[in-house]
Amino acid sequence: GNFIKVEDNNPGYKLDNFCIPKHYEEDLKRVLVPAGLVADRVERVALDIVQDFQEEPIVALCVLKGGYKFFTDLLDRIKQLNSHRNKSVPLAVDFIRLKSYVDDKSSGQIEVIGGDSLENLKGKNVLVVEDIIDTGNTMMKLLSLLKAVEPKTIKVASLLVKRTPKSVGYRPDYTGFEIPDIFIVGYALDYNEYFRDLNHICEINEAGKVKYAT
Ligand SMILES: O=P(O)(O)OC[C@H]1O[C@H](OP(=O)(O)OP(=O)(O)O)[C@H](O)[C@@H]1O
Ligand SMILES: Oc1ncnc2c1N=NC2
Ligand SMILES: [Mg+2]
Ligand SMILES: [Mg+2]
Repeated sequence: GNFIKVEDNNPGYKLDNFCIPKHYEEDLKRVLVPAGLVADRVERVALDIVQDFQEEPIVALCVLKGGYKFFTDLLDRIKQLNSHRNKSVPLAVDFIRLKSYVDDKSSGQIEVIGGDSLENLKGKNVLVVEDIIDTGNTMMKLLSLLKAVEPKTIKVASLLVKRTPKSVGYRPDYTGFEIPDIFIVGYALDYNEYFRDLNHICEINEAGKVKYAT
């Protein structure tokens, strides 16, 4: 499908050309995707989704914690389209929390934390909304859990897909950006729970990895 490819040799942007929270200015290398560009790309992903779904109802499933910014921004855009077009897509929401990263590495174990049972997704059109597909292990686990409750359809939207040799090869139905094999933070993506309060998608630096290491 479509996506904006951020090339490996993309220099990104200097931090001092953007508004960066003071408490993080020593911990970041550069801005990779500014919040404004994220917003513009999300607007188009929302259009692609509503055009595909026509008037079919969707249950949007937010993959917490990292997916929450993309989830809220994407659904805001879908709601806007619903209000301004002659066709609308009924929306319901659900949440699941999955955790596997410690520091900048997947632990290999996908922990399912909280969230009401997925049973109520049976027979529904589920749109999984995620922040990033890196190894793909989280999504593979989630898809196996979802298939067990027999939804009508499953589509996956991920803001980011990382080009990495660690990937199992999974590709979502909707992708915002394809990015290099670096650890990024911001826009709800974290490093040990830090940087979720950063608007721009940035590359963490070594000082930041040390400062916030477990
Ligand atoms: O494709 P993968 O290698 O599985 O990595 C992607 C997943 O890892 C991160 O979640 P994390 O475990 O950090 O939990 P969080 O969403 O609460 O930050 C990210 O939000 C994705 O859910
Ligand atoms: O680059 C990343 N930044 C934050 N969180 C995750 C990343 N890749 N998998 C999970
Ligand atoms: Mg996550
Ligand atoms: Mg995380």
